[in-house]
Amino acid sequence: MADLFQNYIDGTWQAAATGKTFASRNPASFQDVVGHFPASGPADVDDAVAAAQRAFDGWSSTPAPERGRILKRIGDLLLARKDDLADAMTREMGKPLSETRGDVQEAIDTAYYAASETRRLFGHTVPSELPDKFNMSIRRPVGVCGIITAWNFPVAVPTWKIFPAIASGNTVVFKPSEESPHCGALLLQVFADAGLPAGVVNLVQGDGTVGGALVEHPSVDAISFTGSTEVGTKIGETCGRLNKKLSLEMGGKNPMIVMEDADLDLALEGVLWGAYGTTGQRCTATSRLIVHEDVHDKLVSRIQEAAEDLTLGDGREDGVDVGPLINEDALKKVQSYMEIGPDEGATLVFGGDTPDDPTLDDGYFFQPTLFTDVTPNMRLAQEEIFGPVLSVLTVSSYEEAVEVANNTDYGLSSSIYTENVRNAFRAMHDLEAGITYVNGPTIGAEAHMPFGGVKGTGNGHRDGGWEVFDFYTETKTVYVDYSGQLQKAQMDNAPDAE
Ligand SMILES: NC(=O)c1ccc[n+]([C@@H]2O[C@H](COP(=O)([O-])OP(=O)(O)OC[C@H]3O[C@@H](n4cnc5c(N)ncnc54)[C@H](O)[C@@H]3O)[C@@H](O)[C@H]2O)c1
Ligand SMILES: O=C[C@H](O)CS(=O)(=O)O
Repeated sequence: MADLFQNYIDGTWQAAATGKTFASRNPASFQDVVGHFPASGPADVDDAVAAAQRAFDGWSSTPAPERGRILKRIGDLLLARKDDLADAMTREMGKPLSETRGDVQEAIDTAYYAASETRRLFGHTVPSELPDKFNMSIRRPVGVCGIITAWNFPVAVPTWKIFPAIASGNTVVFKPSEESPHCGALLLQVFADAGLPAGVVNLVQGDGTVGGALVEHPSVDAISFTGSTEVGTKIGETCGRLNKKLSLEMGGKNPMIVMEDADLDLALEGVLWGAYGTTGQRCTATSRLIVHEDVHDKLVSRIQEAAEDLTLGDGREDGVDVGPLINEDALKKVQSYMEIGPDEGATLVFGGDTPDDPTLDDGYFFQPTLFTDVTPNMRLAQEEIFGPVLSVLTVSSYEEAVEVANNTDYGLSSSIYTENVRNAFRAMHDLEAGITYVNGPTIGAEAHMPFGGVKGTGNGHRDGGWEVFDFYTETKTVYVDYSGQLQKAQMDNAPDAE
């Protein structure tokens, strides 16, 4: 019998009030059951929110540097458990160990960064217009924060939210994806072992209905969501109705431009990692290759040669480059585009099917795939496939490349490969995205840099970096009037004109 896991509420592990559980399976071998997890319901969300509320006064009044010392301990424990966490992550969601170790490292870096920021939660002092009056601003925590995340970076992405939230003095209810509950449980075990006080971070496992209950809960003051644009849009409507603070990090359809003067060796490496890394299951994955006509055939040929050498398999085995898709639904979605593409007039150059290796039959594997003759308004070029499928579009100028790149509802990551410094600087301004790489693939950001998207990817907030603290704090303006008399601000206090 696979291990039975529980929710973590008010410092204790406990079963769901429903008494029901769901299984998490290894996508590389779906016979392998990782464990059974609580199928929570609204009552569990109520308990978790109440625990977070009880913990809020004590935690928010804990001196920020002390909160930072606990975050430092969390970072140290994540470092100590890095290999075990990475192995568990690969088993639960499939990406190779080299990537899952990177995922944990992002969490470690985020812990240390958030810890350092607890000594920099600056306000401002401002000269008053009136005599004997002191003006300043201070930063206060928001309150109880609901954190809802996707499965593809099941350690890194939750920490991008939880760590700045608790560094700022908030308390948290965390709902991981039902595709990666074990990673969520292992994270909470680290927090508990690092001495995080009870109720500061609470874990409630379950599906979208549990996420929905968290969003709707009247005592949850802010929601930070990472996931699909479809779900994020629904959450946005609810939070708009409830006037609830909300941060959204959603889908992507990320373009990589390769100009005629690009370093093609560099561009080839960028395409292979950007398009087929994490089996194309990253919000920042390269899904559109916009290549100048002068280098199109040469680059496509080199990609085909290199991609066909990529090794598919269980990410815990040495030498595996590409793991499985997360589940059967994801596999069916990717397979559907193998008909959609040709039906629209695109040409399948390589891939397009599950591997013909019988040792992979138990997993949701799919070959790295590439289509050419893709035009900007095809579904292949517009819709997030979230798999190892690259659509190649041909252009004849920088201007056309930017126009094609921006022709999307999303705006997360982007990149341009060029040796022309003028085009490089123009692209930083012209590409409609939250991130632009020059001579690098469309990937994410470093822990201390703002991460997020524009248009249908985000709603104006950022995870990561210094900006994320603007989401997890509220600015309060404070006046101290020591004049001993009524001074009427907002009146015409200007001295009489000379
Ligand atoms: N922009 C980013 O930083 C980023 C990072 C990772 C993944 N993603 C996106 O996430 C998607 C893949 O992840 P996924 O399949 O887990 O996404 P998803 O939207 O299906 O699920 C994300 C989370 O939302 C929960 N959820 C589902 N329905 C809900 C509802 N009605 N109310 C509240 N919560 C609900 C899920 O249980 C899960 O925890 C892709 O679109 C990818 O681009 C974006
Ligand atoms: O999908 C999540 C993000 O894309 C992670 S990263 O920014 O690509 O590392």
